[in-house]
Amino acid sequence: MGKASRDKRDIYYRKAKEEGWRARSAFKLLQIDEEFNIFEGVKRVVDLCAAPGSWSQVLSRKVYLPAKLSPDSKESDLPLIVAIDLQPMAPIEGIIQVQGDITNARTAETVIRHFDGGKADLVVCDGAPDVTGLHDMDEFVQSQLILAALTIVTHILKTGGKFIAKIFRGKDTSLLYCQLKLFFTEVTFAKPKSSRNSSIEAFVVCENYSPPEGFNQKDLHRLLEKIGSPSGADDLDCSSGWLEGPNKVYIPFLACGDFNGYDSDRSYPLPKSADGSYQSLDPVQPPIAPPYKRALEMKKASSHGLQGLEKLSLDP
Ligand SMILES: C[S@@+](CC[C@H](N)C(=O)[O-])C[C@H]1O[C@@H](n2cnc3c(N)ncnc32)[C@H](O)[C@@H]1O
Repeated sequence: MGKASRDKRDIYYRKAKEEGWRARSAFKLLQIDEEFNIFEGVKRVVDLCAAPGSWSQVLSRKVYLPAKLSPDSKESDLPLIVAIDLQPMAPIEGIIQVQGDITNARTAETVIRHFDGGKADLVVCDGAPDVTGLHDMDEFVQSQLILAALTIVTHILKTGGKFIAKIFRGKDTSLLYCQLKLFFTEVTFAKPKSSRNSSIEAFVVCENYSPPEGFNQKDLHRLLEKIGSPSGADDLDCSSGWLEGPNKVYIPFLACGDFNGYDSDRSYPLPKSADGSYQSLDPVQPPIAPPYKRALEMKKASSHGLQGLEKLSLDP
């Protein structure tokens, strides 16, 4: 049986047609909401990798329209929802569209400008690269999309906010968990029942945004610029001195899971003493300042592997 006929037998494909969703993906976001209540109190949202727009439709119907139709709605209080994709998409009520590449620093800036210094309550990202079939390569490109999404998150998500992203399950899933755990107190992997069992996709639901102390989000943004820069890989060298403070630990960890700078030499950031000067370190047993302690815990969890990572499946 060909792919097209298999899709047509699919219950969610038919339901999407009946209910006017542009893609069956709408049900994935709806089912994540049923489980995690992600829209409660939400007024400002970013939808990354949004085309053809079924998640934006969900946001329009669940967030924008209820506010607009409420008897005491005011124009100035209407939700702000910004959707970005490489592809153009047909208009959706209440959705501001930006066409661009989320791994490009310029796109991130455009999104940030729409928020005019304000913060988002929720960022969702259903991005997927063109799959090559080479699993490691697909997982890597997907992780670059998540890094780009996380860059936007660190600039515009409010403390306590939520981030939902599509992932490809693979050998680096536990590392991704640890990277996201640096920024969110709750990180859960979910597989909505509308996501085909045969697909390696899953979704990560990150709740309660609370970036580590001393983290400077501008360096993640600079990393995006470096990824896109003509000089290429040299610029990605996170030990080349462009990082300062706690970011000497966090950025290499986020860029490539690298923690070498942390415990093998003195290139990790030094904790400050009470008077603001740097403490001298015992080279064998360096003192651990609280933010690095948190990073070290993440590292340990990563190397031990995570048991029950997939336990919160939304499958029946
Ligand atoms: C699975 S589709 C998203 C479906 C969408 N959530 C919906 O419900 O209609 C994945 C999208 O990711 C977009 N995409 C992939 N890489 C991107 C990038 N670097 N920047 C922006 N969009 C990207 C693709 O253009 C594609 O439209």
